[in-house]
Amino acid sequence: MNKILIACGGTGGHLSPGIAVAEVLQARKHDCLLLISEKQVDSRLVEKYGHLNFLTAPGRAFTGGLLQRVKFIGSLLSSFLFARKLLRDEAPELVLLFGGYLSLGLGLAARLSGVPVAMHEANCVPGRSTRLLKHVASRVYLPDGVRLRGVPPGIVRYYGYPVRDEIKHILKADAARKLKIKVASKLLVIIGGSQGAKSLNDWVTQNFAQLARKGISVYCVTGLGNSSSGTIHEIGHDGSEVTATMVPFSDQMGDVISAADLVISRAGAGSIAEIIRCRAPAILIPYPYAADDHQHANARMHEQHGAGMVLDHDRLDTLADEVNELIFNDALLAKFKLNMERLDRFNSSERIASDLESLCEDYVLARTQPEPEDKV
Ligand SMILES: CC(=O)N[C@H]1[C@@H](OP(=O)(O)OP(=O)(O)OC[C@H]2O[C@@H](n3ccc(=O)[nH]c3=O)[C@H](O)[C@@H]2O)O[C@H](CO)[C@@H](O)[C@@H]1O
Repeated sequence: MNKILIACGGTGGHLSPGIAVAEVLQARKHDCLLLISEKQVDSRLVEKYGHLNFLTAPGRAFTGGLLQRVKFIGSLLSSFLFARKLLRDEAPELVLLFGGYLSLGLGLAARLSGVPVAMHEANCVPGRSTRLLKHVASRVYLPDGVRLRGVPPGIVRYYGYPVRDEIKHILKADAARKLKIKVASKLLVIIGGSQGAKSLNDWVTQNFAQLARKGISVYCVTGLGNSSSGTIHEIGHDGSEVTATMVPFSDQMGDVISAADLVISRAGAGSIAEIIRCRAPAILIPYPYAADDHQHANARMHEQHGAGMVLDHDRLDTLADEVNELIFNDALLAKFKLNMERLDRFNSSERIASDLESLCEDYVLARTQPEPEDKV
């Protein structure tokens, strides 16, 4: 049995793959401790994982003006000291980082303590903490086709994004039943990543009457901070009722995505991986202010694979037309699904877990090996 510390909080896109890998490691009898942030989205997302061990760690994001950045330096120091103590108390065989500010303190402290560091980058443009920590890592997991300058190719693995085991492709009708919704003719699902996307929520309220006339029901996950929740009722062209369901958060994302005839989503790596797993054709609308525009790169990759479409945020005025055209185009939707099936070849969590086990083994072996005697 190995002890593994996993820094994965701060946003759903880091936390979900941390949970996915931890569940596999725990099933293989390893002991995992997952570091999460104080954010509401972290505590809400982990609620259903009572069988895993979570610890809230200090830290703040590197954003904002000069004062915010000075505060970031202070918080980096406290997160480093917190990590030093944690490493002493827990004595792990390995540290696994999923990016974001929680990774920085733990990555640096692990390096100083001689504990091996493995790092997962989810995005097609590597994030700031991956770029800062690349020299301390013994292993770097990158998305297919992504290079990270200055990292020896021998330590890179292309194992994909670990999707939680519960996120599965199920029949649309079964998914709708599990969500307790009635679908008119088609279902359009809107997801805005773990924080929600206000402009997509507003687009739903502004366009639902028009969608309903075509028999398109809507299920929209609005995000925890966004107030819009409840059900909007409209009458379809045949006189039947069509509804738009707005929920602030879902802990059934596999059902939500599987239920869709078409998904509209931001282009977070986590959402894209789950969309692929659930074989849901999607229009991706990258969040235009994401760091280094990484959501555009993620979305373009998805489109290049023939798995969906990309629409720029500043073309939201054309979204209703795009939806009307695509959601009834069975031939194109089938093509997207087929390409997603091709993309979803491996179980990323299992592959990463096996690789981590071998890194732990190497570390234990190196620790127990006697020092070479001085030659006389
Ligand atoms: C705005 C921004 O910079 N977002 C980044 C953030 O993703 P962010 O957390 O916004 O979004 P992702 O799409 O990557 O992942 C969302 C995760 O949260 C889960 N979820 C979401 C809503 C909900 O109600 N319930 C739920 O469980 C989803 O199932 C998924 O596992 O980190 C990702 C990984 O580095 C990046 O690719 C994103 O670009």
